[in-house]
Amino acid sequence: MGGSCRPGSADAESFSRSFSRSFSRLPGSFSSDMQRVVIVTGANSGIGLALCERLLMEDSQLRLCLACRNMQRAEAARSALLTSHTNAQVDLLHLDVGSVQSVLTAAQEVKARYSRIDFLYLNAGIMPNPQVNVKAFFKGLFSRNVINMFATAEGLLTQQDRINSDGLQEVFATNLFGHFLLIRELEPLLCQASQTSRVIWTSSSNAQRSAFSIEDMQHRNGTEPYSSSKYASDMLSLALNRHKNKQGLFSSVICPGLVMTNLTYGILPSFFWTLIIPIMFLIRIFTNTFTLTPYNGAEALHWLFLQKPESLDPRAKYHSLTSGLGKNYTQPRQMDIDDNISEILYSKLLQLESTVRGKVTETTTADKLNSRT
Ligand SMILES: NC(=O)C1=CN([C@@H]2O[C@H](COP(=O)(O)OP(=O)(O)OC[C@H]3O[C@@H](n4cnc5c(N)ncnc54)[C@H](OP(=O)(O)O)[C@@H]3O)[C@@H](O)[C@H]2O)C=CC1
Ligand SMILES: CC(C)CCC[C@@H](C)[C@H]1CC[C@H]2C3=C(CC[C@]12C)[C@@]1(C)CCC(=O)[C@@H](C)[C@@H]1CC3
Repeated sequence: MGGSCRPGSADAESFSRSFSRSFSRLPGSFSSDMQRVVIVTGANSGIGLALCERLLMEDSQLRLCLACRNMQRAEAARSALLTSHTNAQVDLLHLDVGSVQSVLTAAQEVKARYSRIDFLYLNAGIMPNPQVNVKAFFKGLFSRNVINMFATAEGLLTQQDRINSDGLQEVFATNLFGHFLLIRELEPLLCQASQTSRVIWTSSSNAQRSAFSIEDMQHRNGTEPYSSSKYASDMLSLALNRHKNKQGLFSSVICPGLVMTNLTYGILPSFFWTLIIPIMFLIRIFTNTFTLTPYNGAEALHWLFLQKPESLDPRAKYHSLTSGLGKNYTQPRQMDIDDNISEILYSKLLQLESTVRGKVTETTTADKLNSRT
């Protein structure tokens, strides 16, 4: 476990000041006359939307792009952001990360609109049809593992996944592969010699090694696709750093803690949450992982925005934490990752990418032929 990085502490403040000074001296990197471009996937609600709000509070000159699958919700999020940041530049991008064609089209649009990407927040995620193992919950409640159970939900949650229209497992496609394909498509912008770019994954402490199998990276045969996809994103981040740091691309992962959002409200009926909300604030006294609000959950995402990429640990997951008194801070914790498996995952993802690209080309050619006849 690494040291904590509390905002407002002498450490964090002086680091942040010296960072702004030294970073602006890096050749070709951000300087005050350049507008930073930040793209956030799944920006229309929850942690993604709270992050956008926090980023605009930090830098009102940003060019912020909300990449969302539902344009009505995206428009509503944009209006909400503009209410508090009247002059902000907030763009919308249609992106369904769970669809190969949508990712390819959106990436073309990004390349047409922007000449640089400073931050790409890979935040969109799903946990479909979650089931809570009530027996395991009560067993855990009276065990020594109780704090860990509340922090990670280890052994508590299963989901029912399905195959999407691209023939991929939906959770894998949305939480991992769509984002991987997006990075690959945007490499010309993300890997520029003249500047550094950052990709930041919203992972989870529910990412467990035991839920992932390299022989079944899509998790076709298991019941924990969410945990598997998040563990895969941790491994992919490490592999991306190995392969792309020299080209100026840096990847990090965070865990927002337990946050009350559409995703968590989907786990149990809403009356249940209403009943236990006071208990959850009580639990916060014993575990700092109950961040509860999207604003608190976005702490590590916001903290990473302020850090120099070279100072970050590629093997760390950055956790948003909230103390019993409601103080937010970010803490790096070492991830349990095997370098070989992360390398194999990276090459398997490259293989899958070329397969899906082949399918897209076939379909486009067939469509063209059909339209001629
Ligand atoms: N809440 C929590 O306790 C935790 C959350 N996380 C992670 O945080 C991230 C954000 O989730 P959270 O804010 O909690 O939940 P929300 O459901 O509020 O946010 C998820 C966002 O992802 C979007 N999204 C889902 N599928 C797609 C898709 N195919 N294409 C584009 N966008 C999509 C949603 O859009 P739409 O509105 O259209 O559904 C929504 O904007 C997720 O990756 C989640 O796994 C990690 C740990 C804990
Ligand atoms: C009496 C009931 C059966 C009580 C059930 C409590 C659970 C619903 C929660 C206990 C720990 C929670 C948790 C998450 C969801 C809700 C719980 C399982 C997450 C899995 C949500 C998404 C994440 O990515 C994790 C970091 C969360 C970990 C804790």
